[in-house]
Amino acid sequence: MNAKRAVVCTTASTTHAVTLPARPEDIVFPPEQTALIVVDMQNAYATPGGYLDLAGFDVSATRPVIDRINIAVNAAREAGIQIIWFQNGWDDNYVEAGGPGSPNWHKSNALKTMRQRPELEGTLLAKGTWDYQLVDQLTPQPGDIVLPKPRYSGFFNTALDSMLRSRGIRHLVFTGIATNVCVESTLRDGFFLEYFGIVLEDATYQAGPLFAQQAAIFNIETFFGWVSNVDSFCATLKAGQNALPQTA
Ligand SMILES: C/C(=C/NC(N)=O)C(=O)O
Repeated sequence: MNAKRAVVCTTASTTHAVTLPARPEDIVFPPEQTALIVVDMQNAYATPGGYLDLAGFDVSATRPVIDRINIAVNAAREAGIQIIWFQNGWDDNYVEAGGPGSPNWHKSNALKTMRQRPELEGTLLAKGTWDYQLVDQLTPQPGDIVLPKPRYSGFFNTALDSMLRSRGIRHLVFTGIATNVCVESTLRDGFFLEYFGIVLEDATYQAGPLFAQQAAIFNIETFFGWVSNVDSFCATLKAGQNALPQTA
């Protein structure tokens, strides 16, 4: 079998690209052309009593994911990588969710749950609510970007693409929930826009059964991007920093 070569895409101005062990092959990225995206780590998706829990999805195993996201965020920040936090949801009248003319109105399990349980109306994924807030354990810092988004893909009806282009970012490292919905949707859209998408699989969690996670990871690894993990990401960034010329 041929040895696998790392995938390399950098521009002439690149100063210190690093090589991340990944599947299906290692991938090279320069930290200054990279963003770490934390997808929708809101109470809705990661806390008992939030939307996914109320809609019948199991969120009992999300705590280790939160902890690993924190580790990845800290390492990325130290390496000068742009951190971007997505927040999924709509205004408190759900105008941005679309009415019956929108497939989102029919498919969103948050909207469906509220239609089935009118006492929840206004509480799920509405801006200003506990459900919409990021979990207490994850706190954006000055310099981070917090990006509200109204649909599963972070590229849809947001300024994400122009924010990335204006910063010369070509590589997107994904963490967050749900692997098979907003993570995969955004990574796929990024693929079509020529971004290199990498998922840190142990810093993600699915909405639905384990096979949903496995299928999303299979799709990403096979068709749309690369798959790695938090330990490899942190070790790679640390090695990259140690390799930098020391200033006096
Ligand atoms: C199911 C779901 C997933 N969202 C996400 N953040 O992946 C939803 O928003 O209804």
